[in-house]
Amino acid sequence: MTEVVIPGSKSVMARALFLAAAADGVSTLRQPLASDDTEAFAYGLRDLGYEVDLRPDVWTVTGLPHGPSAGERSRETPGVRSASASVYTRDAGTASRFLPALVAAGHGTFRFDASAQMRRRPVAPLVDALRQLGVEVSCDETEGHLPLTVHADGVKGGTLTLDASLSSQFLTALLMLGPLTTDGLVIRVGELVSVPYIEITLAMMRRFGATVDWSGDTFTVAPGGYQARDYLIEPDASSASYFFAAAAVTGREVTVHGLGSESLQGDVRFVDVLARMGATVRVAPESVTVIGPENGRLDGVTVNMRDISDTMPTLAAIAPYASSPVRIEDVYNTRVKECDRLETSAVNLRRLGIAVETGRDWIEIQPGQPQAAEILTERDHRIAMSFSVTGLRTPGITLDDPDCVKKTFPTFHSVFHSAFPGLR
Ligand SMILES: O=C(O)C1=C[C@@H](OP(=O)(O)O)[C@@H](O)[C@H](O)C1
Ligand SMILES: C=C(OP(=O)(O)O)C(=O)O
Repeated sequence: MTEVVIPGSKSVMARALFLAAAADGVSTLRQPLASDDTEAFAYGLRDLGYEVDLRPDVWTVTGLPHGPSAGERSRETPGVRSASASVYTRDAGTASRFLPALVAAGHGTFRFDASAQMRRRPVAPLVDALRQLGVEVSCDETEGHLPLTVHADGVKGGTLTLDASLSSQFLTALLMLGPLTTDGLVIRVGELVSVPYIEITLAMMRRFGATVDWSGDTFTVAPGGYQARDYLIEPDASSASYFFAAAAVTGREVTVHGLGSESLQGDVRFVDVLARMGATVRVAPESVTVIGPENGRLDGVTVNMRDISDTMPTLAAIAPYASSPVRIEDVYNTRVKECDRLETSAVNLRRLGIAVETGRDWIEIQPGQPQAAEILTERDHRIAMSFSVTGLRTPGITLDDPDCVKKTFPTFHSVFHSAFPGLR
């Protein structure tokens, strides 16, 4: 049995950094994830005037509370310390969506830019929602995309409607803004996507002292700011999926501690798909174990991955080893992530000699023995990590950009090949 130590959750880190920055007091984030996404977030906070101390085992953030909880606040000392700043959020969807909402509660002019990859990704629903709240936001080149500029002068609050069908991150950003407004927020939504990430947001907001309610299509957030706290970052369930998938296709046994039935992350449920395919899965409150079938034969499956779509590439990459087709459905929004993941997964599976069909929001993969080929990662960390699993049973699979894993898991290659020695 192999015990794998998985780094902290990128999603939990991004929320913790936002909440700590907005809180009244000093917060400590233990077992932090140090990756390109989380460093982009932390350095972005520093650019905005927040004090952020990064050490290997703990990140410390000194909050600059906003709104009424900060008591009487002169305009010279708004939530964010700087009255103007330029922030570069690299490839990070969380920093790119969450930080503009944070600064909206402050006072000043704040410009956000990002990598070409992130500039391609949508932010229009967030921009529209901030404008409904009276926040002056301009998209400096292409409407609905970064770079953008926020001319902030605090947010009174009130009721808004949000299109949350393309990404849950817009809703997370607005929810976390809610306690920083004078009157609180009522957010009306239609169709939701990636709902488990909303549940992470609600849980963490409450842990940092906020009052938030979800009833049907309405989220209600009270004013009152946040309280600093000591926070232990749980391991990243999406990062763990590659190790669980590797166990499933190699007949090995893998255990990850710190993840389990008490985890905040929906992507833990990826192991339920592996169980449906024939793996043995044990989920305890604080650990998950996956044991692959000894003969390496997995059953095909049809699965809706709307809630756990970051693990769609993981499943697609091991699908050829199943004895019947694997069909993944209801994952349209994977087309607007780091790359068009449905198309990129299909292109790479075909490069491996595997028959694949795709539709607007689905992909169907036929069984087959992959051939050696170079994977075109499109600089997408999840494509790189997913097809590394494929390579455990097919020597000669290489990556055109192995370093792109740094977005969420800089040590992936060393951890992965230590966990599965002699399989490459
Ligand atoms: O809120 C978050 O931390 C995330 C939400 C998800 O994005 P979508 O809501 O756009 O699916 C997920 O893909 C991403 O890796 C992290
Ligand atoms: C989509 C992802 O990241 P983000 O949206 O946070 O950039 C991801 O990590 O798969």
